[in-house]
Amino acid sequence: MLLHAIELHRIAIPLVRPFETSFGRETERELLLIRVRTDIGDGWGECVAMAAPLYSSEYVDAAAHVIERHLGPALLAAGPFTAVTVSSLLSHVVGHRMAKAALEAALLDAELRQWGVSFGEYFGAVRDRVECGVSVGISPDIPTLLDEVSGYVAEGYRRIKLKVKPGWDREPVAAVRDLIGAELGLQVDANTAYSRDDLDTLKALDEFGLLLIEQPFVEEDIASHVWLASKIQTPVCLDESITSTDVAIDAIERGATSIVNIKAGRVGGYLEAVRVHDACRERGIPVWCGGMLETGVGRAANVALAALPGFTLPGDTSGSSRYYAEDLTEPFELVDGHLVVPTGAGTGVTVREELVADWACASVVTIR
Ligand SMILES: CSCC[C@@H](NC(=O)CCC(=O)O)C(=O)O
Ligand SMILES: [Mg+2]
Repeated sequence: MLLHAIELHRIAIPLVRPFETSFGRETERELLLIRVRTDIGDGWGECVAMAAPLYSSEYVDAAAHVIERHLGPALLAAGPFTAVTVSSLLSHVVGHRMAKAALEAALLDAELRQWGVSFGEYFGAVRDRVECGVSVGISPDIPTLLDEVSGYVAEGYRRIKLKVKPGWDREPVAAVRDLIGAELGLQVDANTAYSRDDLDTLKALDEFGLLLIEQPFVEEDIASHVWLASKIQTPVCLDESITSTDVAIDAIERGATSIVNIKAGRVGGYLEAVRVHDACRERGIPVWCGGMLETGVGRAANVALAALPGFTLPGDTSGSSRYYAEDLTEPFELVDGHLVVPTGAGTGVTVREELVADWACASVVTIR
């Protein structure tokens, strides 16, 4: 395909309720949406970077800047190319995986729409709907937490994930396990908030039959995750640490992780995410699809990814209403604890351009 232009759309969407993690509290999702204009049609991609560099070093302003100054010009100068060559065309730029992922997703969307092929078909989906979990933020108090969790259980979510941090861990986990019973899946996500000094706290969570503990230590500290995995019963799952297929293989082979949270934006794109899936599957490591509070654009692609065979655990692929009163696309709605995999060409969803304009928080930047 020939790339004619890249449009950077900055939008801000209020969250239906604040979302608090060990690294901060969000009340709105500011995000970068990309539209590519090519000779074979348009495509949309969602950059999952947060407004501030708190989950990872990437953030919205930096993603927009690196696309405008480095990644976009490289693609615009590349002449005819295909979506599978995007990562190599951009490999001279170090890092900025979420920005690269958004560009690749938009170009893949344009290409697959022209071919009449859905993301799910292209990735190798083996199911037509995916089991859904839900991520629950740190609450002001236990009653508020239990009220929120009760709502999700009533909606039919198949797994509850609780954000934890030192001082907010054992008590909320015990209360939620007591509320939901022993059968429903329960896991925690620390977003790197603990250290080896917290071993007793982390070991105490073993009594609650958790599916996993996600990213207890800092991203770079693979050795401490290896150490923890030998000290506790709960399986260790990595998120922030897994930035590529090679890193995933290294972490698995060193015994740092026995379950992997796959996020296309974190690893540089959906094509790399499929490679991470394949590498985990070859090593008998179950994976699940993580979330970054995506709108329907990114959510559609995540649901397609989660339909691959190795995604055997419910992911953070919640319905649109988990975060937003209104979605940028047709809403994703939970049916019997599942989301249906879009079957339309490309992402299979349609961006409501009037909302992109209404929710704009900066003027559109077009790179030619
Ligand atoms: C603002 S926190 C984003 C990263 C976080 N994501 C979630 O907890 C799931 C968010 C979602 O449901 O999209 C994670 O570390 O897994
Ligand atoms: Mg996580």
